[in-house]
Parts: sequence; structure tokens; C-alpha cells
Amino acid sequence: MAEIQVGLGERSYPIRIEQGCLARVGEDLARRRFAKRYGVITDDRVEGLYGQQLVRHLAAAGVQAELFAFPHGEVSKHLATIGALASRLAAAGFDRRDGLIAFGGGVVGDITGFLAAIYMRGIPFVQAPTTLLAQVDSSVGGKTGVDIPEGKNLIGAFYQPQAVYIDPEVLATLEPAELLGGLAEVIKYGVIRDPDFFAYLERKREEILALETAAIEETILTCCRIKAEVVEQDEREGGMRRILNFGHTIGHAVEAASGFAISHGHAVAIGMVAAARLAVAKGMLAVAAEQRITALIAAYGLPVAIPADLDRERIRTYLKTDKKAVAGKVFYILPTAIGATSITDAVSERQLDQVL
Ligand SMILES: NC(=O)c1ccc[n+]([C@@H]2O[C@H](COP(=O)([O-])OP(=O)(O)OC[C@H]3O[C@@H](n4cnc5c(N)ncnc54)[C@H](O)[C@@H]3O)[C@@H](O)[C@H]2O)c1
Ligand SMILES: O=C(O)C(=O)C[C@@H](O)[C@H](O)[C@H](O)COP(=O)(O)O
Ligand SMILES: [Zn+2]
Repeated sequence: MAEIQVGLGERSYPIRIEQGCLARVGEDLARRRFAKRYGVITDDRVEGLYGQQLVRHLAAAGVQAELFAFPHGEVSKHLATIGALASRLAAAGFDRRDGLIAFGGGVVGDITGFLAAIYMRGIPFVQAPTTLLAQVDSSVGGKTGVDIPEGKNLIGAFYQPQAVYIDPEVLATLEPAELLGGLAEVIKYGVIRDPDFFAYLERKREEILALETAAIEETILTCCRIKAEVVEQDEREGGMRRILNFGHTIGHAVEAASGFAISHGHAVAIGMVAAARLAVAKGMLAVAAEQRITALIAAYGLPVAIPADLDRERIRTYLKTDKKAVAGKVFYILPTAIGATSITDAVSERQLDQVL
């Protein structure tokens, strides 16, 4: 069992990482009393696999909870889902003393956090992430929100959870492609911040892919530690938090341009390779480092190139609505070494053409 703290003054919260901890979330909630009862927000797949089990565990600890599921996938991550869930909560009599549990992957976490931020102008919520991506990234840091046709995550709020409960056991039922998506964000942490962790990912590939307990726990813990450190320094992305967006400038555009046929993690993998190549083109990164980054992404079975049939003009259109764009200038987080980045808008059309 490991517990780390995200230190944000009165918005601080613990991240607990423990095999089987979903069975003990109820005890913790009963002790901490964030809310008098909980709406467990989830998607239909996670509901089918673990929904009743979680509600039973909560009930055994004396925690009242009700499940609210929506159809799985990024296509649900829009305002209509928020509206429908809010209506269901209101119909069930949820009031300001009640809270939410985000029980699922990043889509569930982003939707639930945003709903918690705005339902009755704000109710408490906790994260119980069930995908690797959500356990290493989206459940921590308080970015919540939904997509609009113009782009990814263009509506949302910074709203921190009260606690994060990570049970690596549930990863056993993930589809292999979903596991890989999480590994893209895992590799991101090595590239932006931690060369030793990058080398660990090179060495422990087989153990990590096999979800071997020690390797997967170490991986989740390292990512959460790095994310907590970054968020503690820049909660609302005034500056350095932008490093967590490495691979996301082109990644988000690829994801949206594919109509979400390419998942977030796979698009981030493509975006990281593109960013590393841009960095080489600009003379900021050694070719050998770019090759190591690309080789690690490929070694985990992730894509390294934008599919040939994906419309480049659509990608360019989405690049312009990236949240990091200011006064029409698109910003890129480019690696300068394994473990270090630089943020720049000085990317020429020709350099962009080369990587697209
Ligand atoms: N807020 C943040 O900081 C942040 C960070 C990274 C990504 N994100 C967002 O997260 C989303 C991607 O998250 P994701 O990859 O978890 O996608 P997801 O939530 O769609 O989950 C992927 C699939 O896995 C299924 N699933 C979840 N847990 C399972 C389990 N234990 N066993 C079997 N199946 C399971 C889900 O039903 C879904 O079909 C994107 O919308 C992205 O923008 C947000
Ligand atoms: O927490 C952050 O900060 C991140 O950027 C983490 C990203 O992995 C994540 O995909 C995030 O949702 C992207 O945020 P956005 O502000 O670029 O939409
Ligand atoms: Zn991401």
C-alpha cells in the first residue's frame, strides 16, 4: 500500500494505491464523511463489471450510494451527458450535502469532476479510477470537462477531488488497447521529468505489460508522484503544468480529427513522436534521444505515425483551437533531453508539414 498527498492547501487530498482497495473505499468514506450519500457515476461497461460489487462494499461500510451509468466512450464526453446526469441526480433528490464517486476511466473522471463542480454550484467528489490512464493521470490534478464539436476539453473547470482510490487489481479486465493507451501517458512522465523512470520503462516492459504487481504499482506511484509535484507548483496551468501536455498539441488534434476513432492515449503516443521530431528539426533535441523515445513508444506496441488516410487539413483546423493557443499562436511542448522540455510557439509551417 502506498499513500501520497497532493499538497494544495485547503484543497489537499490523498492518493491511495493498494491492491483490492475498492473493497475498503467505504470504510474510508465512512470515516472521512465528505458527504452524506454518494452518486456513483460510471459507464455501462464498468457498471457491468464492478458496479454492484462497489455498491455492496459501500453499503457494508454503512455508506449509502446509488449508481448512475452512461454509455461508455469519448462520444459520451459532451454537455448533454452532464445535463442528463444532473437531471437524474435532481430526480433522485441529491442535494448539497451529497457527493459523487467517479468510478471508471478518464471519460468518467472528467465528466464526474465537471458535474461535481457545477451541480448545485459544487458538491464534493472522489476519484476511483479503473483504467491505467485514469490511475496514472486523469484522476489526479483536478482537470475536469467535456468536448465540444470545435475541440477536446474546451469546456471545463479546475476542481479537485477529495481523495483518489487506486486499485490496480481492476486493470486485469482492461482490453489490451486500453492498457496501451495508459502506457502512452506513462511514457510521457519519463520524457518530461524523469530519465531514471524512462530507463525503468525500457527495462521492465515485459513485467509492466503483464501487469506484474510490483512493476505496475511502481509505475502508478511514480506517475502520481510526478503529477502531484507538477500540480502542486502550478494548479491552474499558468505555466509549468503545460509540460503535462507533452504530445497533446498534435495528439488532441489527431484524436479529434479521427472522430475519436483514435483513442486519447494512442493519439498522445503519435503526438509525442511528432513533438520529438519537431524538436530534432529545430535543433533542440539530439537524434539519438528522439530515436530512444520513438523506440520505447513502439516497443510498447503504440503507434508512432499519423495514419496516412487521416485528413491533414482537419488536423490543422483542430490545432488552432488547442487551449494552449494564444493570439492564434499554437504552443508545443518539445523535449530537449529525456527528462526535460521546453515550450515554444516557434514552429514553422514547413517544420509542421514535415511531421504531419
Ligand atoms: N483530466 C485529466 O487530467 C486527463 C488526463 C488524461 C486523459 N484525460 C481524458 O481521459 C479520457 C481517456 O480516458 P480512458 O483512456 O480511461 O478512456 P475511457 O474512460 O473511455 O475508458 C476506456 C474504456 O475502458 C473501459 N473500462 C474502464 N475500466 C475498465 C476496467 N477496469 N476493465 C475493463 N474495461 C474498463 C471503459 O468502459 C471504456 O470503454 C479522454 O477523454 C482524455 O481526454 C483526462
Ligand atoms: O493534467 C494535465 O494538466 C494534463 O495536461 C494531463 C493530460 O494528460 C490530459 O489529457 C488533459 O486532459 C489535457 O488537458 P487539456 O487542458 O489540454 O485539455
Ligand atoms: Zn492526456
